[in-house]
This record gives sequence, structure tokens and C-alpha cells, in this order.
Amino acid sequence: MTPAARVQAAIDLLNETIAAAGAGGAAADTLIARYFKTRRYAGSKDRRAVRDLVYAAIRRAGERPVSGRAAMLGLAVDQPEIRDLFDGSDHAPATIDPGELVARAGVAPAWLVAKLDTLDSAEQQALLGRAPLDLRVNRLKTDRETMLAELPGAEPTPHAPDGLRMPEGTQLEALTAYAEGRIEVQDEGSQLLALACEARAGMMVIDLCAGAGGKTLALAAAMKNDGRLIACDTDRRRLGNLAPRAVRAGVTIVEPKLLDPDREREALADFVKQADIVLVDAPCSGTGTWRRNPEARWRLTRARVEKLVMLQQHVLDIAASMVKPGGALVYAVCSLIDDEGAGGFDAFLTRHPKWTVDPVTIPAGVAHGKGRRLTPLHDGTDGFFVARARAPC
Ligand SMILES: C[S@@+](CC[C@H](N)C(=O)[O-])C[C@H]1O[C@@H](n2cnc3c(N)ncnc32)[C@H](O)[C@@H]1O
Repeated sequence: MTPAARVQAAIDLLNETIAAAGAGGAAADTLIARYFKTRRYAGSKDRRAVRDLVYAAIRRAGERPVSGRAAMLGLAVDQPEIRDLFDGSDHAPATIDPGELVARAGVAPAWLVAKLDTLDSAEQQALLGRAPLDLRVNRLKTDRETMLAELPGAEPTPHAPDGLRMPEGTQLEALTAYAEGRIEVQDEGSQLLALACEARAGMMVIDLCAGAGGKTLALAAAMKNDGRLIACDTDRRRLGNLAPRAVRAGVTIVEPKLLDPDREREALADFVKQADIVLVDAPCSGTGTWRRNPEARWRLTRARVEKLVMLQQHVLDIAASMVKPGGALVYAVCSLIDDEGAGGFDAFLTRHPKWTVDPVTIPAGVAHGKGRRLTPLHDGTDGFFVARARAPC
């Protein structure tokens, strides 16, 4: 592909991404993969170049642009050499009209930036950086020293004791260590959240919003595969991924439990006041994960955030009922909006005045509200809020 054809391909993909963001369609990653499946003429260099253009244009545009062309012309403000490729030749973008719309640079839609006002502008901008590829070494099968020696280019992550940071472009599926469950893909921040649970061998632990089990598997490793670990979720597809992952990781203590939304209490009746620890890795707006899917900020609405805040309080109350006297509830969101994080945790404590706040003892982040906050700029992780509350005895 010529450089101009790559720009046109990126514009086509941006059009699809913009439409999907407005209609709840597929993520940019999926759209890019689909696009190249039917265009075998594109080589690996073309794919990488197009992908980089698409993501650079997405990252630059705070508001959802009117079109892929507007998004690309926005990027061309910062990279003027792109403008020269709008020359109307074969497969190239048409020449530029003097009055054409150009997407403005920004972090996110204005209402959303206002919700991130506890972050300074450098912190906000860093939400749109590129995420590193982090792995967690599975202590049930090996240790970090062994993996550092085995994996070329691997570096220890700065904070999490089992974390590895891999060189860009590492093909994980090709690694034997991956196939054998000695390593898992996991952002260092997620690893630190599992650490904040302080799960130990022999405990009864509930991961209430387990998804596909990223943190569940980290908890199982911390528990040395000894104890009870109940992994719940309302999403059948996500939870369905947990069992094969657990097998690969050599985890045998996980009991997956699919919940019906609004009927969770019935399904969990046996666990009332039983758990040493309940982790609520709550459904959230994901503002801390924009490094991975920057177009997510074009999808969010105020109404969606409000709905999520209500859901977070709902799951927190369910979680609280399962913590045994003196046990701990760990609350986490991968969002830096305070209504979901520090404010959400405060709202829980207001409804449960006998609960006390426990310190979060992880070697990263900064104190924020009654918990701790991790950010891409400060910690090099995704953005998270995490807090701990202890049930009255
Ligand atoms: C942030 S994700 C969890 C990610 C997961 N813990 C991990 O480490 O990969 C939040 C999860 O909460 C689930 N969820 C939503 N409503 C729920 C509910 N009422 N009870 C339990 N889980 C729920 C979602 O399906 C989603 O998988």
C-alpha cells in the first residue's frame, strides 16, 4: 500500500469506529481485525501503519468526530506530512476543501473532562497514552526470576511482585509459557488490586464481579490454590471463559457462579456472612482504561455513568451481606471519576456506618478519598480507585 492508501484505509476505519461508537457497535480493535481479514494484499507493515494512524487520530479527538476525514485532518494538524497525502490520486484521500471540518484536539467530551477534574491536565492526557504489555507470573507454576530468564526482553514491573513488562509487539500466543499457564496477561494495576485483597491460603474469598477471572486467578495464586474462591458474574459469556483459564493456570479452588441480575441474593444465600474477603471489581465507565480503547470516551453518556453508579452501590450492598464479622470488603473500579470511586465508597460507608475503613497496603498509587488511586502518569498502570472496608465484629 502507498502511504496515501494507508491514510485512506485509516479514514475508512475511522468512519466505522465513529459509527460503531454512536450505535453501540464493535470496538476499533475488532473493526481493524475484520477489515484486514478481507484485504489480504495488506502486509504486516501496512497493517501496523494503518492501525497506528487510526489510534493516533482517535487519541487526538476528544469529542466524537463527524467523520473519519475530520479525525484524520485533525491528526494532520500535528503531523503536517499527512496533509500532503490528500492528493486525490488512486486509493488516496480526495484533496482537501478549504472549509472542511477538522476534529479538535481534546482529552474527552467536555462533560467527561469535568468529571475528571481531580486530575491535572498532564494526568488527564496520560489517560490516552499507550499501555505497556504486562504479564503476571503464575506463582502456582513458577516464579518471576525463572520467567525473566526465559522470556527475551522481559523486565520486572516496578510495583507488583509478580509482574513482567514485555517489549512492544511480543506475540504471546507463540510463547510456551503462555500455553502452559505460567504467565497471564494482566495490567500491573489489576495485579495490585488483587494484592490489596490480602487473600491468604485457607480463606473463603468471593470475587463478586469476576468477569473472565483476571483477578480471580491472581487471588487463587495468592491463596496458594488452597481455600474456597467463589467467582460470580451476571455475564454468562465472560464467566464462561474462566473455567478453561483456570485449568491452564492449574487453579482448582475456583467455583464459578452465574448470577441473575436483581436475583443475586437468592443465588448467594449460602454465603451470607461467610466470606473472609469479598472483592467488588465493579462494572464501571472504564475511564482508567482509555489507553487500551480510547474510543470508549466517545461512547459514554452522563446517563450511562449515573446508571453505573447505581449498579455499583447495588453490588456493594450485596457484597457487604456476604462478609463475615471482622472480614473485609475490597472495592475497586477502573475509573477515575469520583462518583464511581472515592464518592461511591463514601456513599457505601454512609449506608453502613458500623463498617470501618482499612488501609490499602499496596506499593503504588496515592491516597485518594478513603482509598488509593493508581494512574497511568503516576504509576504506569491503568487508572484505578481501590478501597477496603472492614465489617463490624
Ligand atoms: C470490571 S468488570 C470485572 C473484571 C474482572 N474482575 C477481571 O479482573 O477481569 C465488572 C464485571 O461486573 C459484572 N457485573 C455487572 N453487574 C453485576 C452484578 N449485578 N453482579 C455481579 N457482577 C456483575 C460485569 O458483567 C463485569 O464482568
